[in-house]
Amino acid sequence: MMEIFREFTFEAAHRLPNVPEGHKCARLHGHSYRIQLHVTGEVDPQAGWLMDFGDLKKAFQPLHAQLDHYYLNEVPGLENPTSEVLARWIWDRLIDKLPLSAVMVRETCTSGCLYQGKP
Ligand SMILES: Nc1nc2c(c(=O)[nH]1)N=C([C@H](O)[C@H](O)COP(=O)(O)OP(=O)(O)OP(=O)(O)O)CN2
Ligand SMILES: [Zn+2]
Repeated sequence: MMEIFREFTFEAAHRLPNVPEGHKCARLHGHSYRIQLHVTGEVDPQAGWLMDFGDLKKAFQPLHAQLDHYYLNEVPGLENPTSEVLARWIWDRLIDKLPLSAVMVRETCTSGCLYQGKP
């Protein structure tokens, strides 16, 4: 079994509507988001790869188009755009297209989440 990944970036604004009063993340702010898509499977002996990294890029492109330079709170399903909600949003839209094993979302250099699907 092999696991490969591809990383994507996008810029977006958001605010978190459900944080406690006075929390800084209730204010409008933005992030340079970094997303990793992880997929697992067997390496094709002829091709020498599990799948083409380019196919990961093609699969993510429609989501990138909905996220990049948008106000995430206005994107259907991202009304409360935490990292966790965003990771699940991405997973739900790609799980039928890719052999996903994890979606990583990083909001900052030091904070993010890893979603591995329902147990
Ligand atoms: N579990 C989560 N906690 C927080 C989320 C989240 O999505 N899931 N999001 C935020 C905010 O979006 C915030 O912008 C990022 O948080 P934080 O890492 O605290 O950002 P800073 O870089 O400003 O960290 P400092 O250590 O305060 O400098 C908050 N929490
Ligand atoms: Zn934030």
